[in-house]
Amino acid sequence: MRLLAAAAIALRELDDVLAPLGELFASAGHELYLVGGSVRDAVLGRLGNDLDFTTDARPEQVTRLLKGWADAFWDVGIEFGTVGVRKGEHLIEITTFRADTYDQVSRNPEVTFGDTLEDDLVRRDFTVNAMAVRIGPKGAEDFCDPLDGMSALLAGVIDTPATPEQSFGDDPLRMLRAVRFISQLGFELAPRVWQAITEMNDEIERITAERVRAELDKLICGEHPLEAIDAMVETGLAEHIMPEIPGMKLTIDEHHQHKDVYQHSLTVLKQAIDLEDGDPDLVLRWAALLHDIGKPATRRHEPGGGVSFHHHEVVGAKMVRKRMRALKYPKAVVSDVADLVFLHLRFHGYGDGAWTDSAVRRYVNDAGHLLDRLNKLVRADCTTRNKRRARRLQQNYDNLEKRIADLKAKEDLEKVRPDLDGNAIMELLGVPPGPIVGQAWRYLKELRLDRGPLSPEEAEQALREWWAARPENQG
Ligand SMILES: Nc1ccn([C@@H]2O[C@H](COP(=O)(O)OP(=O)(O)OP(=O)(O)O)[C@@H](O)[C@H]2O)c(=O)n1
Repeated sequence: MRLLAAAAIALRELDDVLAPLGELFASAGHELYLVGGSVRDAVLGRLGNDLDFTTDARPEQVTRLLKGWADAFWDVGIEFGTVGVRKGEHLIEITTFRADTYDQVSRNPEVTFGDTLEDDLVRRDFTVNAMAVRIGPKGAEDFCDPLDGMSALLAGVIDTPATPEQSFGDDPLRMLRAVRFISQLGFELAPRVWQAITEMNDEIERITAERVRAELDKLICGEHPLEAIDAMVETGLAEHIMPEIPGMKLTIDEHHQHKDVYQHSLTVLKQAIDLEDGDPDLVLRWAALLHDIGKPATRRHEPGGGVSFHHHEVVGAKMVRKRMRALKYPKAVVSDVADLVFLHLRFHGYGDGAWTDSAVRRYVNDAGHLLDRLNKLVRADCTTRNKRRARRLQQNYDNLEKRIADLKAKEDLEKVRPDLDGNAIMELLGVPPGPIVGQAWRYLKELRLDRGPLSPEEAEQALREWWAARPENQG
């Protein structure tokens, strides 16, 4: 039981917070248990600052016990039996034993409290999430595992306490949670869990977009998202959440490097993850997975036997917006992912390394704050197995990044603005505010992108020529 020993050590380190908490509850004659994901993560050596507890004390009693002890206190979950506090760096949630289903909880705030720890554990989603550690005045005191979650944890298997049908019937979101744990923990689904998802996957449609999205975020940002996405697709769950992903299976990859666009996209996701600098990058990961979702809808068979996907980046960006909005993603995330999908072919537009200053400026300008991610996405998008071609493409990416760095050293590439502002334009042309000023501004910005920074005299000269050449100003 090396894992259990690891958990014991992890929990010893928390004695400062566990022991006083255990003392508070014990002296009032109540039981207190660390429970759920906190125990699972302690055993796996990945426990963070969030600690979940369960107790026989009713929420009002918990509130009374914690009021003088905690640094901060919130009771937004109190109608569901949960009291939240902060103590030092720890965010602590204490929930009274529950005996109702999770689906009831999400639909109906009428709570049914349980009498024993076991009442509470059997209603949980998976056995690995249904272990508890009794907390007393000495801190962690006893390991409680009536559903043998430890065996499942050692075997790396996601299984349910009762039958999967019962667990998923209680809360269909758990089907997606199961797949999310593949990504976070690298575990496998027990065959009966897999089977139940294939049979019940349409029930996920009962779940609100917000809850689905929260799980998807954890899934895509986990350590094993490819395996999780594949499980989501193979069990049929993806069909009800993001049908565009299995939709990519229908379309052959035109480079014939992969079986289909779906396999190519998984490889791009993997390569994008390898290029991340630190924390998982949600936007980059979604963009990598979804960059080609416009392909099935734009596929055309060409006369010579080839296939084309004209404008798949435009169609794909639109599809991303629609799907991510439906999943209630924040506006900024939707537009960043959609913009990356829209821009992912920009690199190829310039051919083999023929990057003029103007092309570099336009690329940087169009990418805006997404530049770093766009560079990663275009690199990741190279999945050819032809070594010579891959090397040539890598050189092109290196070349582009060097060209950007060189030009940045010479001029401000970050926020390209026209060399004259709106006021200067109005003064020079003698026009009032109106659409003409906007047109002139855009003309000067194009010029700035083409030619780089201009002196005030050059900019004024260019603006005068533009003005004189307008049909209404001639003759
Ligand atoms: N639909 C759900 C949601 C949660 N739980 C239980 O509630 C605990 C806490 O839920 P949550 O915080 O959502 O998940 P964690 O497992 O803690 O994982 P994470 O903190 O990574 O989200 C879970 O461990 C599980 O025991 C459940 O049984 N059914």
